[in-house]
Amino acid sequence: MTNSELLNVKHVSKKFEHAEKSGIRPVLTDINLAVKPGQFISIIGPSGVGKSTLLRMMAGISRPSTGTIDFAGRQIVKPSQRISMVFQNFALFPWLTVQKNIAFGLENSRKRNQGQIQQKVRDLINLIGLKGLEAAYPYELSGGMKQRVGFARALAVDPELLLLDEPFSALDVLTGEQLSSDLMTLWRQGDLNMKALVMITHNISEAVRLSNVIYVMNGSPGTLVRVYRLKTPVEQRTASQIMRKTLEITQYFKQMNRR
Ligand SMILES: Nc1ncnc2c1ncn2[C@@H]1O[C@H](COP(=O)(O)OP(=O)(O)OP(=O)(O)O)[C@@H](O)[C@H]1O
Repeated sequence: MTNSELLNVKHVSKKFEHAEKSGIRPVLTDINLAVKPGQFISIIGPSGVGKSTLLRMMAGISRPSTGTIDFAGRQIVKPSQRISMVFQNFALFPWLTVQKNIAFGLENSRKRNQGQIQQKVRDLINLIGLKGLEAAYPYELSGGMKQRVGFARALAVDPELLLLDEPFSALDVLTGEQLSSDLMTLWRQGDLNMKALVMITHNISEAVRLSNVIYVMNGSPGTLVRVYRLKTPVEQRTASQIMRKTLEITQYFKQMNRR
């Protein structure tokens, strides 16, 4: 590992105990990848290949069976406020207002008093585009607004690494593109403390539009089978570059599935 790496996944494998068939099932084998500050990494691959399992281990929610995951030079052994996650289905608390959903992760904070928590929530509400919806409950919001709350809640703890589990897939295309481009703008402007992002997605063109590096997973147990490094900076990518690269990766997927 070099000092410049924020997250380092080293020879990670994961096995689950199979309750019904009473046996051990390997889900991931020998995964190696590194995330540097400033990078947006996407992980793509067929359903069931172990993408969410890998992301959960990065979040410290689950532990590798073998291998290690280091964050800022220290092994991840439990969840930490330095790493937070946005979920596909928003994972909001239906009984809490927008304001309280966002404040949730801060309530036990030793670093902030109540006044500072309220200020942080107000800042995020303005930044993420939720003004006027502070007192609304999740059932009153559109999918796009619910996911804005999901992002605001994840960002409230000022994470250094943001993990995204198919964050735009439950939204219509236009809403998803608007939200992802707002997120990229905030990140590029330096409005967030965040140093890097890791996203899993089924949407190849979304991965091409947003990422610096795309890892492709395949197989059972899942392994990393290919890495695409996208040289052109995200903000300079043209629609035709995005289309060409999306087609190239789509072709690779078709060949991979024919084998
Ligand atoms: N806690 C668990 N216990 C047992 N098996 C599990 C557990 N979590 C995941 N699995 C199994 O691991 C495999 C990989 O699941 P995972 O959700 O990581 O795949 P995925 O690539 O994210 O799929 P999708 O794209 O459909 O979300 C699946 O077969 C799943 O059933």
